[in-house]
Amino acid sequence: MTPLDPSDDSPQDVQRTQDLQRTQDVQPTETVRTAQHARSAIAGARRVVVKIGSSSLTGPDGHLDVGALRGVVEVLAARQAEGTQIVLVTSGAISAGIGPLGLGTRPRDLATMQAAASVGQGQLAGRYQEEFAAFGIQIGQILLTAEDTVRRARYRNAQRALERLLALGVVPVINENDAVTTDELKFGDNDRLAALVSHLVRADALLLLTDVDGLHDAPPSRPGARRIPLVDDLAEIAGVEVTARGSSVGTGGMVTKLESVRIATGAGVPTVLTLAQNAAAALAGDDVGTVFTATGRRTSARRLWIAHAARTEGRLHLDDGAARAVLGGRASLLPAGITKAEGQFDAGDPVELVAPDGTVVARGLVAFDSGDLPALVGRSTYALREELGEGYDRVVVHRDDLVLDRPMSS
Ligand SMILES: Nc1ncnc2c1ncn2[C@@H]1O[C@H](COP(=O)(O)OP(=O)(O)O)[C@@H](O)[C@H]1O
Ligand SMILES: N[C@@H](CCC(=O)OP(=O)(O)O)C(=O)O
Repeated sequence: MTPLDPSDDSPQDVQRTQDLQRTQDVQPTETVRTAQHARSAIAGARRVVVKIGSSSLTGPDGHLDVGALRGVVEVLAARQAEGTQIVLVTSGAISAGIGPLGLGTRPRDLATMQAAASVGQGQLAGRYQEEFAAFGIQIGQILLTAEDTVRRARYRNAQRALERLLALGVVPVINENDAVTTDELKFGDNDRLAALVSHLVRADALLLLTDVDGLHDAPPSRPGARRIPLVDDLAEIAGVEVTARGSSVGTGGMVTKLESVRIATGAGVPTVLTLAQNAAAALAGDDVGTVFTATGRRTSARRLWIAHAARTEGRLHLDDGAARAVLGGRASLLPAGITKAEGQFDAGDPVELVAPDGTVVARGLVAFDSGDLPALVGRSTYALREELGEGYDRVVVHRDDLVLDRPMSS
């Protein structure tokens, strides 16, 4: 992340500082200073993930709003010209397919959603290609499924492709591969996908663009609802009413955005949430939307992936000693500490680790297929090596593949 030394302020930064100082009569000084710090981090970011929602890209007629899309592309192209790498996570495939297919409203059944996404994704990518080309910028489309984030080899693969695209000056344009993903394998919302991508590419900042200027202290349709300019700690907003109901075309409303914010800020990525029309101002560090400061430290992409992206395939029940060893930190899980394995999984799949009292204490990538485990559980490493030979005496979940469970919501 760019170091924040006030002596490095550019004339624009000085102007922004003055603008912020003008607001000091309505915000406590300490708050202004922290907000300034977080917003300067975004202004100075060298790599930014920008997520734009369906509500900002499609009109009520179910066709792409070309003017809105162009507006965002102009801002991103300008920022790229200043030397910042941009990764775009875009929604809108399903909603952009509604008009061309004459569906009238957003489909609810999976097959029609897949069909709409297939048609709409082509429209989206084509339009982005054209608009970015006007600035001499190539785009590279990447359609991800949740599987790409579960399997180590697959997320490394995605990571490699993204790095190469960025090194080549291309703007990666990412969406979920809605045309082929089934309900069980869906991320379901691009807010969460964007947070995971921001960590995957080690972004300096995440910008979430939507149809409302940030988090409000009540749903914005309510008279008197006011924008919250800064959130330092998500616990501060535990009492704020947010709804999962979004616009007529969006998915997940403010709930999924806050989940995205939790993942990103918890992984060290400051996040701004604002109106799509405020994209330039937000990237410049101006006082628009809500800025969420980074709370956590950057962790390895792999561990974040296990914690937040992995859909677990099974459960390993631990005895007391194993649960304590796992919770204590640096221990791998051995066959001897397991009392029972549940579910169908292959080696490399994510599983939950369950303490004797039934609480999930960790998640990890299991090293054996579910079919092999019953013969191993409760047995000592020595006995397994003697009886079954080399290969069966290894750990069931290696400590590097294990993440202690943290609550996903406050
Ligand atoms: N406390 C809140 N502050 C701001 N917006 C909220 C709040 N609670 C619910 N919302 C709703 O969240 C919506 C944005 O979510 P969504 O429609 O899914 O957008 P997108 O398509 O950009 O992902 C806003 O239109 C707003 O009505
Ligand atoms: N992947 C889906 C969008 C899912 C989604 O999260 O939508 P949104 O709430 O508008 O960001 C699509 O392209 O239609």
